Amino acid sequence: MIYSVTLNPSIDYIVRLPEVVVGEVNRMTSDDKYAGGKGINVSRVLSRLNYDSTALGFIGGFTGDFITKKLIEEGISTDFVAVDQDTRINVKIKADQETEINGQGPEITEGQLNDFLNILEKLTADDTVVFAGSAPASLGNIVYKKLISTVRATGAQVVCDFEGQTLLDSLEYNPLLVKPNNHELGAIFDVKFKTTEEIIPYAQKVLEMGAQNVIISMAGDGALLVNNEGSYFAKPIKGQVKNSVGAGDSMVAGFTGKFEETKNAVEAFALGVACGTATAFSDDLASAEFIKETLDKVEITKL
Ligand SMILES: Nc1ncnc2c1ncn2[C@@H]1O[C@H](COP(=O)(O)OP(=O)(O)OP(=O)(O)O)[C@@H](O)[C@H]1O
Ligand SMILES: O=P(O)(O)OC[C@@]1(O)O[C@H](CO)[C@@H](O)[C@@H]1O
Repeated sequence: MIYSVTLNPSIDYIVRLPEVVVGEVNRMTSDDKYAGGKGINVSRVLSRLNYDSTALGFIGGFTGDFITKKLIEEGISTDFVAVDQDTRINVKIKADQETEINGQGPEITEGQLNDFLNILEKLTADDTVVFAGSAPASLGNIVYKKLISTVRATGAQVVCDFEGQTLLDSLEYNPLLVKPNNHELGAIFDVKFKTTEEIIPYAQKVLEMGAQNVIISMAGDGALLVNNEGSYFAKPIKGQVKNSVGAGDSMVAGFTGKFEETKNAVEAFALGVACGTATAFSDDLASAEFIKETLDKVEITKL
């Protein structure tokens, strides 16, 4: 079974308007509310691909009820730990530029954290756990070390979609996959990449530091997969970008679902690229039909 962990879920409140004039009253032309948070996005895409998953994490208040209800409507199992304060609302402004304002998240008590650890301790070597997104400010990302080591002690695999120090900290637990984007990888090593070729030695360093597979996502420039068998490049697919929120999470979902099914990293990478691209070209996370259509256009070459 695949489990997604979203320590800090969110209602993603998408607001659309032609431009934002700071200091004035701005009127939206349309808005949408989605159950969000990186792990939850992973579970939502897995469900569209017909892969079962259970969404784990902390949830609270009326905002938390909204998220649970939406996930149930989509047929996704949940086993959230209830917290006292409201789950956050993240504002995604789609105007002439995209601007995101993400909340800090609710307070998590020691007892609630222990309840969560008890859930993780019951996993088995047949499970894969996707950790993605930032922890609520009250816990801090340092909590991931304890959570990941608890999961690894059960024999389950972990997929870690983090950036910066949190990503580096995860490597000692040999994650099945890490997926920094090109900017996040550059920031870790304090370099700015000008070409795709320049990225490969840095992805190999991440591999040497413990990851089993490294995907470097590059938005409109495609993606790279680096593992012990070699380096692979997925050519970017052209289309009209509607939404960059969740493209990376969709990619993680595609890889994780297909890898769990086939244990073939290149096939899993191809589905990941299809999912990421299809979401970038959709208003919400991509539909199953659109992912299938996009998969036919994915071209991967061994470098
Ligand atoms: N504009 C685009 N055109 C074509 N493909 C895209 C585009 N944006 C994303 N993709 C596809 O989706 C993958 C993941 O996107 P991206 O690199 O933006 O991830 P990310 O930075 O983790 O995204 P986010 O955090 O916004 O979800 C890319 O590697 C690419 O395959
Ligand atoms: O604040 P975090 O946890 O880093 O990111 C949360 C978030 O921006 O990531 C998802 C898109 O990847 C959104 O659904 C959500 O609002």
